[in-house]
Amino acid sequence: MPVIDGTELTCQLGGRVVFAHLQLQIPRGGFVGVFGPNGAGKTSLLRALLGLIPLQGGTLQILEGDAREARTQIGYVSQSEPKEAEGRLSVAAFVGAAWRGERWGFNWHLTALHQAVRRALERVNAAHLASRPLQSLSGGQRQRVRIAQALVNPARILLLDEPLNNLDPQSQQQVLQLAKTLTRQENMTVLMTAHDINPLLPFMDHVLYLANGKGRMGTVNDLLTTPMLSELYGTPVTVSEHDGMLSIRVGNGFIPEISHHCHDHGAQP
Ligand SMILES: Nc1ncnc2c1ncn2[C@@H]1O[C@H](COP(=O)(O)OP(=O)(O)OP(=O)(O)O)[C@@H](O)[C@H]1O
Repeated sequence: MPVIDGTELTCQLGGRVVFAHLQLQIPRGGFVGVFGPNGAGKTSLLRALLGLIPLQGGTLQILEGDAREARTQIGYVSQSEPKEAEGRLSVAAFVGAAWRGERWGFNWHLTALHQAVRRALERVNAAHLASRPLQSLSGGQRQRVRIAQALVNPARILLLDEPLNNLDPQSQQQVLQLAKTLTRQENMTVLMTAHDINPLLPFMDHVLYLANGKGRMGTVNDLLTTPMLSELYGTPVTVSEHDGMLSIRVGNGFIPEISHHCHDHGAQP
């Protein structure tokens, strides 16, 4: 059974169809890269899975049940950076601020909170950062701490919206390796949006590609092909590979957000 099972999902925002008739069968423990040009609906899809924006059509089951009930088991790291005031918090306080533990008594509550924070930070290899102010961290450390915050409550699905933005290749690899470890060691399901496909190639199990109000899911080899993407975009698209790097050209131009980073990603895990 898919852990996210969407049929004919349709999303409209501001009177415009963002995507329609989307079939989404995401297997448990999979690492899914979510791609598409600017405005294709990647963020909207994650927010719709979380129930933050409504779907106008289709049926959605999450964790084999009602999506509304399952949402407490989804961790989410949004695209937006923490607010300035949050930057002054210690890493432990920032992670703990999202905790939804039971409040059965002050001492019990504090112990459970500390345990939840420590465990979440250990899972992202950031326990040693607990007392540091958030604003003192590097971009890569901050992304790992934001993932810890998304994991401080029991989560079986993790949605990461462009977590690689503004990270150097080494920090990108650390975030990708962390996501992969969560899928392999904890059977967590991870959806990660990104603009550059190349860094994800060694890590992801499936590709979900959104374009032109439609979406297709498959393996890298099945989906990232000239015929498949041409059909999805509704216009000629060329997928080519050079030195292990994929580039995608739509019509007469490269998709800048995919092609212009390619030279940055020589490092392999
Ligand atoms: N709250 C909103 N009201 C109206 N339109 C919206 C709203 N949020 C997003 N949109 C529109 O929905 C479309 C999809 O936006 P979305 O942010 O999901 O795309 P994206 O693929 O994540 O883009 P990017 O790669 O630029 O982050 C865009 O045309 C956007 O302008």
